Amino acid sequence: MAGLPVEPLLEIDGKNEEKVEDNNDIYINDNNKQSISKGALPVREESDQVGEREMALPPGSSIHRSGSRPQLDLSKAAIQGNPEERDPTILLPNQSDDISHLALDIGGSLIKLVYFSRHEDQSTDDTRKKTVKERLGISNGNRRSYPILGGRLHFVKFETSKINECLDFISSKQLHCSGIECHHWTSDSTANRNTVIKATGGGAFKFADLFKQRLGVSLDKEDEMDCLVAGANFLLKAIRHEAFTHMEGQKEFVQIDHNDLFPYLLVNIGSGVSMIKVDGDGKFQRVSGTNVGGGTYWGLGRLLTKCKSFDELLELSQKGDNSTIDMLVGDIYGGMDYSKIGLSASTIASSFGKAISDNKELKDYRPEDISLSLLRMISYNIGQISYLNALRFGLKRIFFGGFFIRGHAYTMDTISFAVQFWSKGDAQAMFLRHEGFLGALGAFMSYEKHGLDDLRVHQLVERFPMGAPYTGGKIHGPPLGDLNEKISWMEKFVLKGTEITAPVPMAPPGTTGLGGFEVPSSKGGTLRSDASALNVGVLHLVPSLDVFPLLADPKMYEPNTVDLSDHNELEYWFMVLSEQLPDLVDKAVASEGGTDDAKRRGDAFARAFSAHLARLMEEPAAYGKLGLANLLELREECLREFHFVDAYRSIKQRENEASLAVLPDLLVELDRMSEEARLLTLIEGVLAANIFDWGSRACVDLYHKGTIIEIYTMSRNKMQRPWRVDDFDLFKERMLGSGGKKPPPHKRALLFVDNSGADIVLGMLPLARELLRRGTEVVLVANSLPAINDVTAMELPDIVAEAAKHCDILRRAAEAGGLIVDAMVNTLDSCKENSASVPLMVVENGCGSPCIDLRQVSSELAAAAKDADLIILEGMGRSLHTNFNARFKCDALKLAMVKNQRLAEKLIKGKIYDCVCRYEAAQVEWL
Ligand SMILES: Nc1ncnc2c1ncn2[C@@H]1O[C@H](COP(=O)(O)OP(=O)(O)O)[C@@H](O)[C@H]1O
Ligand SMILES: CC(C)(COP(=O)(O)O)[C@@H](O)C(=O)NCCC(=O)O
Ligand SMILES: [Mn+2]
Repeated sequence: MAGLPVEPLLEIDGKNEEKVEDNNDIYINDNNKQSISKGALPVREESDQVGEREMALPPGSSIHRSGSRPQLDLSKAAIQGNPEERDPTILLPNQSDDISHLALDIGGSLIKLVYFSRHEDQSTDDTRKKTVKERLGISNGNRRSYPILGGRLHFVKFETSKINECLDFISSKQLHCSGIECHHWTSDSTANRNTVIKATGGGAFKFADLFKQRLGVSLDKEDEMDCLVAGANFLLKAIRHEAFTHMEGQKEFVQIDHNDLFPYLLVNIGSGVSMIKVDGDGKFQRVSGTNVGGGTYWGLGRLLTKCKSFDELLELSQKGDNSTIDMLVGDIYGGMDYSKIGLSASTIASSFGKAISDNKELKDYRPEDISLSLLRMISYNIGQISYLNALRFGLKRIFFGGFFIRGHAYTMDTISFAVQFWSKGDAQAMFLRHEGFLGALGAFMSYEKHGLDDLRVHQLVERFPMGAPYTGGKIHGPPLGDLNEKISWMEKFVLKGTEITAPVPMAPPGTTGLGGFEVPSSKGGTLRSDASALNVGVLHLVPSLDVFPLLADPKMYEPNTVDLSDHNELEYWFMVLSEQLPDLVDKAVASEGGTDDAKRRGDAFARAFSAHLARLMEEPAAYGKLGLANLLELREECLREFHFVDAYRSIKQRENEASLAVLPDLLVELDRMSEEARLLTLIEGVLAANIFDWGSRACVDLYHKGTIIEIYTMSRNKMQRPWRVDDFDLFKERMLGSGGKKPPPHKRALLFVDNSGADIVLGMLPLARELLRRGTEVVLVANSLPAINDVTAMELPDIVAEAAKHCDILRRAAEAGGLIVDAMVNTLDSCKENSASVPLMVVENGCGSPCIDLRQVSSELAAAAKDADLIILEGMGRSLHTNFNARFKCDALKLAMVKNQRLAEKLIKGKIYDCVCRYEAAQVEWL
């Protein structure tokens, strides 16, 4: 099998282990807890260890973009009947019985599974949230009644010939158990007698009895074409970066306008090929098809080359030269082009045509050449028939799905070339990341109750968990249930580390001549394994996410300022993040008490994150369009996957305390100033305090040179105007007016706060206080989950309460905003007092990253935005890496210190520690 990493057998401690990976979890058939090998990364002891350990996410963080892997709601699970009996029935009283878990597409070659796992609901109705809801008038009225309150969609596939493995998988994950009764690890299929699973594809008929027999479930058959179309429409409308073009080795994501999606031609290349003209949801017609499809390539290829797997065959093609077997135009025309009709000498005149004139046997041809010739013949033919059908119906867009494509660059290039060549550029071939899952998704959507079809792009977050960069394999239960097993797998797997870097084949650029198409050159000659080439993550459904309502043009909004499809940029940020990794692991391990368990997790985290980075270096578009914000978020998600709840917890605490100690003096100093001087000092203060950023290597180096207060003072003293971007005068004019005219204060300001310590305490809180003093309501918008040393919404009320001890303005506003309820000893009195103050509130932003994608924010923030007329974005992550170019419907102030030399040069043609104060007034006049 020529070194293929398709179904690797991992040999560890002299034992073979087979594993499988779906796009979330990894399963392993080894239950022995083995001794743990020493990790690649040294883990140092840290002095400021945190005593207590907390494995769960903080209570109250209701936006879970990641976390542990809930499947069924097992809370209050109890054994029903006789506990002595083997495989007793387990009652799951909290598992909603109307959640559909699984849908199948059982095709001629592959079985595709889409299954849903529900989030555990950890939201606690804390007082902050209640008050904020009351203040902002948020009711649950706009929440939907369908049962998806959050959960994840997973995508898995099996070879149809190995249906028993698929049944084992379903059984081990209990995906066939809907309803309140669930049989655990049981072969007793009678328990699921009434369960019905949606299924499409021929196998829904062929294997119905087997499913009944093995799992006790009935298959509810859905029409295959209906499902393909429903799946494609859902993906094209709901998933960002789903469709892309692939020409001459270049992949480009296409933004599909939902209102301009139809009509299109859907070409599903499975075993056979279906061509469907799609005019709307449920409106379609199968206009053509061809029996020369994926099954033909694999079937003929197997006979002709003796390959044992599809991937082996595909990999062979990468080393092939089809001119040894195909008859080219040049062969007929004595090496010349037939330029009159636009055919170059290298154009294939007749696939396999050379075999007729040669006195050769099959054994005389190289399997590599045969495979390539077959691949080109079939891909090109499908591309050509698709074009003809598009032409027949005047369709400009052709979407190709089905697992024949398998994310394979050369296949896509060939199809694109055919469409482009024959349509003279008029029609466009596009591919789908979830290529083979259209039918299964469509079957899933046909369940009536889940309401998936109503979900919008902003309510779906795609995540690529630990297993994503790795190779896939066989299935044998039980699943890797806990973190410990995941870590063990990571430790063992990395011993065979080279397999993770198997490069993805790329077609060389510029290979197309006059209808010609040269031999593909592959980067490395191995094919990325089937499972990791899926390029699909787990879809997290978060119905509570919203588009930030103050974006001027949500359709044009692009959060990332740095696009990592530029390879130099990617290389630079890859290097930065790799270099920071050992230090981050130290912090993370220390934050969990520095125990042996924490060290193991730290090590596994480092390996997992490095693997992601390596994967993305090879194929930057593997996880969809890649920007710097995605990379920074991936790091945080990866930490959470290994249960590092808050790596910078103790640092944040220390810096908060130190800053709160000097706050009273700062407030006194500010209060002595004139209004104008104070405003400038406040903005300077925000910029200066933004230096406390544990995500920047340069800053972390600085922290060794002095105390927090010394660094803060130094930073403030260095504030020299004009800043590199300096709109302060404009902002001042809006705040204080000019020529005797006093503008009205803003009604409500949203302050997107950044770091803990000096940044929030000595920078943003004093600025908030000034706005409150002027009669502007202030909403502090902070992260839902920790990221580096960013302050979270959970932490803010305590910080504000501490600050309020030294300041009446903050105290009254915080009381009015319900932030310091404990202080309201005499409710009646404080109510009277409160009426005099505008409120200071805190809302979570829905993120767990140093950056913010305003297309996906918490509903709480979206509600707070309704009455806001000023936005202040603070910090590099929120206002430079993301949102630097964002336009808003209201006034916006972007404040940051640039703590990275390269970014300073690129973005503001400046240097490290330069500052940005960018003010953009709303389009609408305030007068
Ligand atoms: N691991 C694989 N095993 C078999 N065929 C594969 C594999 N990966 C990709 N293929 C290709 O995908 C085709 C099946 O595509 P798919 O969309 O699943 O169709 P079907 O529903 O007919 O099984 C196969 O005929 C083959 O060309
Ligand atoms: C991660 C960050 C965006 C956080 O910056 P912040 O938003 O806190 O100002 C920033 O630290 C960063 O871009 N660091 C890059 C790495 C470096 O320069 O070392
Ligand atoms: Mn930050």
